Amino acid sequence: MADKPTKGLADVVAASTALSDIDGQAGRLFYRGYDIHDLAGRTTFEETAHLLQYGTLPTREQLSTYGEELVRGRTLGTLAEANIPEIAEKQAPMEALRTLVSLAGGDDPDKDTNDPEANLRKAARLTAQQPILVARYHAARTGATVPDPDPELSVAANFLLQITGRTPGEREVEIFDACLVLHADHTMNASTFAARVCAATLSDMHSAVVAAIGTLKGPLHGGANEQVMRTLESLDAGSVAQSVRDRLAAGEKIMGFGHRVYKTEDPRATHLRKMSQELGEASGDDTYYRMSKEMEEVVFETKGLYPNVDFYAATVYHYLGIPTDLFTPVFSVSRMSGWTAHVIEQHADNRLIRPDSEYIGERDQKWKPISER
Ligand SMILES: CC(=O)SCCNC(=O)CCNC(=O)[C@H](O)C(C)(C)COP(=O)(O)OP(=O)(O)OC[C@H]1O[C@@H](n2cnc3c(N)ncnc32)[C@H](O)[C@@H]1OP(=O)(O)O
Ligand SMILES: O=C([O-])CC(=O)C(=O)O
Repeated sequence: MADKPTKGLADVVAASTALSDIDGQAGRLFYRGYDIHDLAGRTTFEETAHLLQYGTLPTREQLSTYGEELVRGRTLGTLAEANIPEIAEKQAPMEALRTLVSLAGGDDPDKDTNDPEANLRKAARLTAQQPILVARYHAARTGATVPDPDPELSVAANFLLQITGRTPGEREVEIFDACLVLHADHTMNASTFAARVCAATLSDMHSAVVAAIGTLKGPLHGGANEQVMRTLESLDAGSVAQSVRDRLAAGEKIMGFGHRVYKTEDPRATHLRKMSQELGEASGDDTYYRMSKEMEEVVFETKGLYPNVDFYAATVYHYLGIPTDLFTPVFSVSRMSGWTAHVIEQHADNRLIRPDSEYIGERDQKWKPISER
């Protein structure tokens, strides 16, 4: 008979990875041995994606080659292109991305192979395409003309340009770039696990990241950042503390708080809180930042819970002018770098992921023909 399951696989070690590591007690996060505090604000998203996918922080030459690959990858195949208008009309952002990434896979020149070199090329193309897909989807649904991708601009700068339609300020780009770095990878989170389960059947990288996108979408995972903003919008600035206490007393979960692994502050939240404060103050109206601080205090006092990465990311994206329903797609823009690196890692040392289950259903049932049921 199978052992009792660990609900939600808490504390179960499901894979070996050299990509990222978390110390949940100390609140520390490392990408390939580099402390996130050393990377955020000092290393670009492009360097971080290279670190995850290729295993090293790039030299100038490697960065130039990889950067060019990311710029070349900013085109979509005809399958995705042709379907953007109808998808934008009928699907919400994360559903649309799930569909569009799948369609883009249909035009990928390496789609029929899991060869390691091909996987690296696909990882770069998927990382390059994700922000473009978000921008093109957003333009199609709003009827706005999206500026063409600017090959001189980084992933972060180009994304802000294409989403907001205006040239972003230098500091905005620095902050958004650091957001992308902070969201790039996070050990065996639910979406990465989904990607690895799919990849472990020796399915292809596009299928694995489609599984990951569908998994990130949920409000207990990446979808929480959008819900944080919706909560802030639903609260009255003058009664934040009481409303949050009431919601907690009613047994509601407050999105953006709590974490399976961190028992202290999520190290990414430390950076995002500062960014939210800076952008809020610079905008001339830091109400949402101040409301967030108040929420943080009340949730800690009442439940002893800390904010996770999604909490302050919400106001940071809001102040950067990103529409609320694109917050989770933004998460996917960054996490694509980690998901693809995990697929590469899974394929390099593969075994089918197939856990057991505990049977809790009926036994010894007697079959009856339909006429007697
Ligand atoms: C990128 C990311 O995915 S970060 C996480 C994003 N998700 C969210 O912000 C959603 C809100 N948070 C949560 O739902 C959870 O904290 C999770 C999903 C992140 C972690 O879940 P788990 O480790 O399974 O913890 P679980 O949900 O069992 O919570 C443990 C206890 O804390 C409570 N709790 C956890 N998070 C919250 C919250 N945000 N608000 C209120 N109570 C909470 C639970 O109600 C539960 O209480 P109980 O023991 O009295 O029933
Ligand atoms: O690790 C997790 O469970 C969720 C998370 O914070 C992430 O994916 O960034």
